[in-house]
Formats: sequence, structure tokens, C-alpha cells
Amino acid sequence: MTRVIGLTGSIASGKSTVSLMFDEFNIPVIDADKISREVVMPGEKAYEQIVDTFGEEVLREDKSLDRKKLGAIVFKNEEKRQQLNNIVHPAVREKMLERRDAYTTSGEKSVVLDIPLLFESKLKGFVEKTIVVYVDEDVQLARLMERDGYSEEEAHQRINAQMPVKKKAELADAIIDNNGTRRDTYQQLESLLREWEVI
Ligand SMILES: CC(C)(COP(=O)(O)OP(=O)(O)OC[C@H]1O[C@@H](n2cnc3c(N)ncnc32)[C@H](O)[C@@H]1O)[C@@H](O)C(=O)NCCC(=O)NCCS
Ligand SMILES: Nc1ncnc2c1ncn2[C@@H]1O[C@H](COP(=O)(O)OP(=O)(O)OP(=O)(O)O)[C@@H](O)[C@H]1O
Repeated sequence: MTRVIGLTGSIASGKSTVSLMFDEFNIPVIDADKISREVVMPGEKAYEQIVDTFGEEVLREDKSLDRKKLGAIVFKNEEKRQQLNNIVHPAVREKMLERRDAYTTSGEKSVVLDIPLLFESKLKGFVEKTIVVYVDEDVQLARLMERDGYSEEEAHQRINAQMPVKKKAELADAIIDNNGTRRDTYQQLESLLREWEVI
């Protein structure tokens, strides 16, 4: 039986950083953010729906999606964000499940689903156990502003678009505290996977 683990956290809490660490244990990761980019490529159904809903002004000259522009619209306006979610999420869910099922069918020992909105979108049923990558809010804000060059206001808008990471930590089966060094984080992950007998 394949162990299906859900990995989540809040924006810039360190999901991708932890996600990469699973490579070292040869555990495959299905990345919802990555899939959400695939399903909005020109020609895809979700792409057409986004253009119909938000207009040509969210496109670049080459007709690909201008993610910065769309982000600036949806993180300022909850109703618009909901509209975008209603377009993108069903397509992401379908692809994620297809890939999860391919791993379970091929008899993989374990697989990780990296889903930023695991709790918000009520996807807990997709996985057996959940890990939340936790950081304190001041660390999260600083790392987000540093990584993406957002102003404090833009960074707050994005953080506020999700359930607070503290609340996610309360819902998790396990918490990885990513306030320290990457090495500290790696060690927590390794001991958790040993405890769960995944490695
Ligand atoms: C708005 C978009 C175009 C901005 O793209 P951009 O390249 O700037 O950001 P990216 O996709 O890398 O997302 C970065 C982080 O933002 C957060 N985030 C993204 N979308 C959302 C959302 N709808 N609600 C709350 N947080 C979100 C996540 O933590 C994600 O890891 C893009 O995020 C998007 O299409 N979002 C809707 C789909 C979605 O919910 N994706 C996240 C989970 S599948
Ligand atoms: N332990 C750490 N020490 C220092 N910097 C870190 C640490 N963990 C992550 N970072 C940095 O913080 C930023 C956010 O991390 P990461 O991209 O992994 O977050 P994320 O949760 O995947 O974000 P998103 O939700 O936007 O996809 C990155 O610039 C990353 O390099």
C-alpha cells in the first residue's frame, strides 16, 4: 500500500524547500503549484476560461498568461480570486489525482502531494497524513518580500489570502518548524519519516 502524504504550509513558509528534500529520500512529489501552471497554458480549457473572465489584459504579448498581472488582480479582490479558483482548481485536482493514482498503481512505497491550499480547499481526503511547514509570521513576511520583491502591502495581501499558518499547524498530523536553518529543517523531516516508517 502506497503511503500518501500531504505537504502544506502558507505562502513562503518553505514547502518547496522541503519538497526538494524528499528527492534525497527518492520519494516522488506531486506539486500542485506546478500543475496549476500547466493547466493554464495557451490552448488549455482553463486558459480560455481565464481570458473570457478576466479579459485579454491578463495576457502577455505572446498570449501566455501574465501571472504578475493576474496575481495583482486576484490577491486584492476575494471575489475575483474565487472566480480564478473555480476555473483552475478542478483542473489541478483532476491531474493531481491522476498522478497520485499512477504512483499507487505502480506500487510506489510513498508519494507526497504538495498542496498550498490543502486545508482551505478541503482536500485532506486526498492524503493519509499531513505535514505543515511552519514559520513565524515575521519570518514568513521577510522571506516572501525578499524572494518575490513584494512591498509589505503586497506580501500581506498574499499571506491574508490563506488560512493563517498557525491554524494550519493545529490541523496537521506533523509540523516541521522552518524558522531555523535548512539543515535543522532537513533533520526534522528525516526523523519524521523514520518515525512514520516511510524510510
Ligand atoms: C494568481 C496566480 C496567477 C499568481 O501566479 P504567481 O506565479 O505569482 O504565483 P504562484 O502560482 O507561484 O503561487 C505562489 C503561492 O501563492 C499562493 N497562492 C496561489 N494562488 C492562491 C490562491 N488562489 N489563494 C491563496 N493563495 C494562493 C500559494 O501559496 C502559492 O504557493 C497563480 O497563483 C494562480 O493561478 N493561482 C490560482 C491557482 C491556485 O490556487 N494555485 C495554488 C494552489 S493549486
Ligand atoms: N530554512 C530556511 N532558511 C532560510 N531561507 C529559507 C529557509 N527555507 C526557505 N527559505 C527561503 O524562503 C523563501 C520561501 O521558501 P519556499 O519557496 O520554499 O516557500 P514555499 O512555501 O514553497 O512558497 P510558495 O507558497 O510561494 O510556493 C525562499 O526564498 C527560500 O529560499
